[in-house]
Amino acid sequence: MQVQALQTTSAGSTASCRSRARTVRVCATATVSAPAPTAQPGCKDVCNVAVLGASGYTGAEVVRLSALHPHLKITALTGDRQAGKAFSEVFPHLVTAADVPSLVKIDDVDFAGVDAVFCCLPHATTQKIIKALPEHLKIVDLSADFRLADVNTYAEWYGGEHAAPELQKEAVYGLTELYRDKIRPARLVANPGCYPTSVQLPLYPLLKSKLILSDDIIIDSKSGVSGAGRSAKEANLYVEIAEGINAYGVTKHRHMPEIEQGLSEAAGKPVTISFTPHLMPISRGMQSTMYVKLAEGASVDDLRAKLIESYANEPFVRVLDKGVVPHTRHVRGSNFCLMNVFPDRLSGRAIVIAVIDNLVKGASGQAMQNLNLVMGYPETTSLMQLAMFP
Ligand SMILES: NC(=O)C1=CN([C@@H]2O[C@H](COP(=O)(O)OP(=O)(O)OC[C@H]3O[C@@H](n4cnc5c(N)ncnc54)[C@H](OP(=O)(O)O)[C@@H]3O)[C@@H](O)[C@H]2O)C=CC1
Ligand SMILES: CC(=O)N[C@@H](CCC(=O)OP(=O)(O)O)C(=O)O
Repeated sequence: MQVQALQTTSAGSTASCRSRARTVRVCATATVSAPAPTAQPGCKDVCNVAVLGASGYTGAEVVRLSALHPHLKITALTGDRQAGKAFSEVFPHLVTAADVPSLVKIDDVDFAGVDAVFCCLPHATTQKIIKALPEHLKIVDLSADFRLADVNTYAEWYGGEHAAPELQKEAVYGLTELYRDKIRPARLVANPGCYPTSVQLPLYPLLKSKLILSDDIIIDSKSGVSGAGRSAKEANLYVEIAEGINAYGVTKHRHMPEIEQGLSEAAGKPVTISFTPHLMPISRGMQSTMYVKLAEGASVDDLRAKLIESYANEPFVRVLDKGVVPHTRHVRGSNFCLMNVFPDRLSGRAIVIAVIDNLVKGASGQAMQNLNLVMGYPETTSLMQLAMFP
């Protein structure tokens, strides 16, 4: 997998093909203009898309977002246990999505007429399936299978040899704001994990600019239960989850090496983090609270100023006003990441807080952002919905 740091740049693409995306309707009463809403020359007016794993949570979000997309036409949806069913039988909330095909098995998809694939399958299964897909396809993979550049690190954390190491090297890490220029020409994009998105967006620029120390980073993250997927698991039953909060994966969560890979690149040297995820009794939403040590001479205001400067032209990242605390409810259903920096009572330290919706910026929204880039559509297409509240 290729990773290479880029300065954050404007999200806009340059020239226009027959883009039907001009402004994006966000609700009955409001319209938000997407930045530079023009497409790349030569881009396809219609992109035929297959969603593999459409009967899961991230697959459903891809279908929901695709319904607003002026260029995407869903030509195939797959399920495993749910194959053979109408999509609206599995996800009745999407019954109003137009022209959605029924769920079929992956083996029954004719990929000849498909241009691009969203792969929303479990990790480990994914690599074998992507390996067998035809070469003409553009693929955005939401699983963890192609995120780690080092095959040995993959084997260590995911417990086994990779079935497609050559693709692991080819894949481009899809944290859009950081790797935009690498993602554009990619055939296979490895969409980041939800925790790594919420952590790297704020910490990458701070480490790159050497405003914080790289050897003293403590990350406390919390996720909604949809992060665990839709398949039935005892640990995710209502009674197990409701009215409580629990840490899990303590000292060994598989997102640690993914976070460290990105932060090490930013710091220019190996970074080891302390990271503990927690499960919250909410369906969607993610907060990462990060305790960092200021570099000599740096202040909390310097950190805020760096984040504001880094994301000034980014449509989906907002540094909140001084003192305003990010809240998961304020990104619910949206592709936004909200962040802020606060002084710690311990001298020389700062507290960085970031929130995302794990299913949108943490998964399907970012996947759509990446597909837009790969296909040459304006990056914000179908993604400017504001958060739902309450
Ligand atoms: N949920 C989240 O917040 C995030 C998830 N991800 C990653 O995205 C991917 C999808 O996650 P999510 O949607 O939550 O998972 P779900 O468990 O909700 O959905 C998994 C999908 O894969 C299908 N599937 C499972 N096993 C097979 C198989 N052997 N062959 C073919 N299809 C199969 C399922 O079909 P069926 O149900 O019909 O059996 C279902 O459509 C995972 O890799 C996950 O780690 C990444 C970031 C965030
Ligand atoms: C709440 C919960 O279980 N979250 C998942 C992470 C979300 C996810 O699916 O991340 P990947 O894409 O890396 O698999 C977990 O901790 O494994």
